[in-house]
Amino acid sequence: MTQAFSTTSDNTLVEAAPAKINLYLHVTGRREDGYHLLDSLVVFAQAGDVLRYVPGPEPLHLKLTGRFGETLGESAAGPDNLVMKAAAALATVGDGTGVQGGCLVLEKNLPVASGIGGGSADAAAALRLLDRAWGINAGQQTLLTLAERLGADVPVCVLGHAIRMEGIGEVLSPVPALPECGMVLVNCGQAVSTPEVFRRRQGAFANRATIPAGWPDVQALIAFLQEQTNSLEDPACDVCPVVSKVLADIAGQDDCLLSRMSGSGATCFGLFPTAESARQAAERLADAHDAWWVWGGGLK
Ligand SMILES: C[C@](O)(CO)[C@H](O)COP(=O)(O)OP(=O)(O)OC[C@H]1O[C@@H](n2ccc(N)nc2=O)[C@H](O)[C@@H]1O
Ligand SMILES: Nc1ncnc2c1ncn2[C@@H]1O[C@H](COP(=O)(O)OP(=O)(O)OP(=O)(O)O)[C@@H](O)[C@H]1O
Repeated sequence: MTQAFSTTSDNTLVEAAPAKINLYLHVTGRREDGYHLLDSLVVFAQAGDVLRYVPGPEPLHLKLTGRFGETLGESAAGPDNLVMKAAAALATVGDGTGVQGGCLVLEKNLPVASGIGGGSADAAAALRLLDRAWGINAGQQTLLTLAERLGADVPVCVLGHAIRMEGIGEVLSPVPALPECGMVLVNCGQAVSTPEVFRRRQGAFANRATIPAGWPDVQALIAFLQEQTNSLEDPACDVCPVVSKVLADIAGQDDCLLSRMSGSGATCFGLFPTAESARQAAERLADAHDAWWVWGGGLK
């Protein structure tokens, strides 16, 4: 696994929880239990939450900081937080001898319920961090099995690199290396419920994409993506009509190559030729829209 994992001078363990972006998302079918079958090219941005851990004798507890720590609410630092659920799941692996208490601090930089997998990224970061800190060394397959039980997006976040996601999120396969490009992320501030967006989806199911052997440059990637879609964009626009404006505003930026919604929304992304051109577009969008969360930079 290639995640950032470091220790600060005061022994705090640190793990990045990068935002997940669905470059395309095809809903290809529906299982009998109501879950939807997907085909998606998933990438990770340099934007993300940060999880820190200071081991200690007190029972394991969670504190929330960052711009969206309050949005999630103080009560959300309890056992229902996906970080605490991940910790509880991991503590059941092995003989439990290394499991410790202490304080987890989640710096919540990503908007909540926004289609970029913030909670899933946090859960995955907790699995990776505590697996190391507690000396469990569960191995990738066990972490992926735990991840599946925590949420459809958690397995992909455990791996944390560009990948194709199928099934309901548990079938992961490699993709060609992505060309260099930049990304803008924009969220209008309205939380969007994933189950509600899936419920509102109508019409025929989409096809499984044909992924080529490679994307030699960003133009090739864009040409491929223009043939694909996000099947959840229309239902998300029904729930949150401002998504259409966000998409148009991103598309209207100089150098924007493609704008699309991620996941079940409402966050939308733009692809740009470079991280620098994406940062410049993000600055312009942020200047024009005080209330929006805007980020620009590179992919992981
Ligand atoms: C839309 C995506 O963001 C694409 O990456 C994910 O599939 C959603 O992943 P997630 O938020 O981790 O989803 P979960 O927390 O597992 O599921 C929330 C709800 O979304 C719906 N859901 C989710 C995933 C899926 N493949 N089919 C679904 O129908 C179900 O109603 C489920 O009860
Ligand atoms: N650590 C967490 N961060 C964010 N949300 C969390 C967390 N733990 C639990 N939740 C709950 O999970 C719900 C979904 O949040 P999340 O930010 O992961 O959604 P999302 O970005 O739409 O995810 P996805 O793209 O996987 O659908 C929230 O409404 C929140 O109540």
